[in-house]
Amino acid sequence: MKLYMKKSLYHLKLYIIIPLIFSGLSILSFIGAYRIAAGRIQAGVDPAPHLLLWGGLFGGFTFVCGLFLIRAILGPVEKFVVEAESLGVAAPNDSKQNGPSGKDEMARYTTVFRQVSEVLNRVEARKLFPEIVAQSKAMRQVLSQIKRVAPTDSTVLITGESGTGKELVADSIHRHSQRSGKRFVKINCAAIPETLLESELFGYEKGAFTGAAARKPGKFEQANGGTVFLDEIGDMPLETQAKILRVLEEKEVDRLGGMRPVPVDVRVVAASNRNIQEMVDNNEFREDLFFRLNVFPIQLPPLRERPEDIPFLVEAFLSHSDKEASVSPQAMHILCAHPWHGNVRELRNVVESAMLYSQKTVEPEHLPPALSGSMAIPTPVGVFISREEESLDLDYRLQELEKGILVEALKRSDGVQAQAARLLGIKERSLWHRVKKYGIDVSRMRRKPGN
Ligand SMILES: Nc1ncnc2c1ncn2[C@@H]1O[C@H](COP(=O)(O)OP(=O)(O)OP(=O)(O)O)[C@@H](O)[C@H]1O
Repeated sequence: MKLYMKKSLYHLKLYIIIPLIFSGLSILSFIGAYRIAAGRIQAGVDPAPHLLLWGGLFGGFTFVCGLFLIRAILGPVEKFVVEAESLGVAAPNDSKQNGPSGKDEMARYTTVFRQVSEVLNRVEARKLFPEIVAQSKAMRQVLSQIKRVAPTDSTVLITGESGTGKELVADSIHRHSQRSGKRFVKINCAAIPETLLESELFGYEKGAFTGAAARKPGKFEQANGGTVFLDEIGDMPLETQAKILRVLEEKEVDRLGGMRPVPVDVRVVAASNRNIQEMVDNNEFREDLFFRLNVFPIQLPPLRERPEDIPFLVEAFLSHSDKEASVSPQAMHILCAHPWHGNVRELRNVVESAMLYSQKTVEPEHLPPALSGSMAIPTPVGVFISREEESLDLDYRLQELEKGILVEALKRSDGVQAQAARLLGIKERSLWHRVKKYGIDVSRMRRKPGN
């Protein structure tokens, strides 16, 4: 709030103004009471009845002022909360059923604001990183790490199983950095024979070895001003590791057969699906290079630890297709229950190949037999549980079970959440939270007309 006085501008916060108004009112009532009492005593009259009357009037006036202020402040807040609830951005308010409770009011506002800020967070993430599906908390944490580290020049070490999106993250770090105008040069240390790796990385002079007919700049020189992505760094020979350390420390490369070092300005992002710390302990990876790379570590969780991402990844892969495609709830169920040891890459391949087999809607029979083999067997409640019991992680299994029961109830209720909540014997609000947690697309639970 701004207060204009003469030509100078004063900024006063609301939480200063309100106490000021009320202290002003109490000073006014004190002065009023004093004057009435003094006047009455002077006139030789008992001041008590007048004081009571004026006290009541002042009390009433203060109450009306307070009411007005609170309404002015809380009115828009209440409107916002109701709108957020009715739009489904926040959980529906069930205090209507339980009777209004002032005690719950603040808790309700706090919850709604938290949920809305979560949604805004997701919207911002989708806007900033449209190529990365990150519905789960773990992946959203990864996005905030990217946001934090990208503008700096820090070395980043990305670890995670194969197919979890390490290259995608490395590319995103480059695109959100000040080096984005320059090149992002990738080298897969595992795919290049040991004998060629150094010449690929550092380049060579003409005649450096048989076949070196002309001078060739290496990946570091090619990426000058940009980013070098060292993929599968865990597969780099120890000798080459020492040279990489030198590049990082001295910011120069030695071409093979070269007489003097060439200065380079690159940021290094490395990735590995191996446990580098363990490799250091086994003397398979240089400790000094590990510390130099691990300045900012990013760990990508395997897909089986974030199944809530699966429906959103599937949607993203469907949207890449030219034809209008969808996945039936049963097929989605199977996709969500699979352990995905090949992670996102395997899921993408499965969805893409299923789309080729299906006309429009991907059904269980369009999924590859390997997937159908590990597929789900119905439990008494019709829940699917994978037969490949490699992961016996209790929390994961229980979550899968819970998700299956929720989907079953939603399907039986034709997607009507109030009815599904009744079936499950839980509150609608509680169902809403779980539906959000598991990223269940309720619209897919509705029976299509004619079915
Ligand atoms: N969160 C995600 N959102 C959208 N697509 C993803 C996501 N994670 C991975 N992918 C896709 O999965 C595929 C594999 O990802 P990527 O190549 O980055 O994995 P990787 O961890 O580098 O694999 P590898 O260790 O085998 O090199 C790519 O097509 C990538 O676009």
